[in-house]
Amino acid sequence: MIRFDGATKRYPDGTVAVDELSLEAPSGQITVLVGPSGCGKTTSLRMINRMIEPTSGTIWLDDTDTASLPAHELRRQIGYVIQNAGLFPHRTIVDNVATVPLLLGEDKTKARARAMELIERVGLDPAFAKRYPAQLSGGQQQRVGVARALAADPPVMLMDEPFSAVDPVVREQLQEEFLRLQNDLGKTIVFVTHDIDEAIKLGDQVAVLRVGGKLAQLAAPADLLARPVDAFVAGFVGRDRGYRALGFTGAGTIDTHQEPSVAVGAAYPGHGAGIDGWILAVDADGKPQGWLPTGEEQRGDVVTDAMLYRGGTLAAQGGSLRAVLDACLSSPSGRGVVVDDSGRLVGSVTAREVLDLIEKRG
Ligand SMILES: Nc1ncnc2c1ncn2[C@@H]1O[C@H](COP(=O)(O)OP(=O)(O)OP(=O)(O)O)[C@@H](O)[C@H]1O
Repeated sequence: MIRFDGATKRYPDGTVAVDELSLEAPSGQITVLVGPSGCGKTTSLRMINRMIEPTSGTIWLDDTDTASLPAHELRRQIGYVIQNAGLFPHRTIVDNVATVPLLLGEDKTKARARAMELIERVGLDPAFAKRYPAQLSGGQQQRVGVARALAADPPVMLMDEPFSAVDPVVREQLQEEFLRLQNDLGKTIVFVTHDIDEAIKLGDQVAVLRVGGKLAQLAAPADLLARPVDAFVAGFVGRDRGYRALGFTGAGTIDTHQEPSVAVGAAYPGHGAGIDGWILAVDADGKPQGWLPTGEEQRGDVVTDAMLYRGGTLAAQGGSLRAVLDACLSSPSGRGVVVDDSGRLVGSVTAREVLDLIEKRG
């Protein structure tokens, strides 16, 4: 557990970056610090491992006042991941990952073997081990950064905008894998981001800071969306917070309609097949592939991939109401497709039905 107890940082020029911050980051959970540029997120994070010394107040690591430990001893228990990974350019990937164990005098063969394990664990091809950082993409470098921070197996991880420098698709993959990894590892994580969506997706709890380094609100993501404490937090979490909040509401066993389907590769089903000019196309396993328009002129004898509209999202049965509503809104037929755990068609629902359900749940 990490606890800020009235921690303040005043820089020599008089700037108060963090002002009397008190909050607890519980063991085994992800605490996200979020807020506008300059609100003191990075300063708060770096006070934990004493890369920045607080001007006053105390930061506790379990029962220990961090100021009472030699800095190197403190940092041994704390992994640190930053934007752009901060890798050593002249060391191979495997040696980058093994940096801390090697520094601590661990046997080279052993340190490298463990580094290889971690490289795979963060989803990298082991063949990358011999490359240099510049020979990897930005997203791959971020994974190496995470692997390196995990190498000393620290109970605590500090992460400063670790996924900000990559494109949105890679970013989402990194977030998903990070959550999966944390599910196994259960580290105590303090994570800094300026992106409220990332905060809500990753945080067990989210601390919103305002400029001047004051804590505006500390809450679980769903509470933050439902009950922002003031106009600043409400504005920061965004106008579409009602829609975002649906992400935390399980759809439960939503009643679906049977949806007519046709297999890709099968004979074209004929003009007007399906419902309202659209029929769902599935693969040989019954997994939805896209929508076939049947209201227009027939473009071939058999159904091909090229004929399909693939813009619709799929909602997993038992997933969130947000995912179900999104499936409806993104579907050209207006019918949202629900699939089971293995991605097979269960049936469809309409946006109207989802809205009724939302209303009923209040
Ligand atoms: N060495 C310094 N001397 C003076 N002021 C500083 C120093 N470092 C940071 N600050 C100021 O402290 C405040 C908080 O900075 P910090 O980097 O912690 O913010 P942040 O929330 O991480 O911002 P960003 O999201 O833009 O990275 C800012 O106003 C910044 O200008």
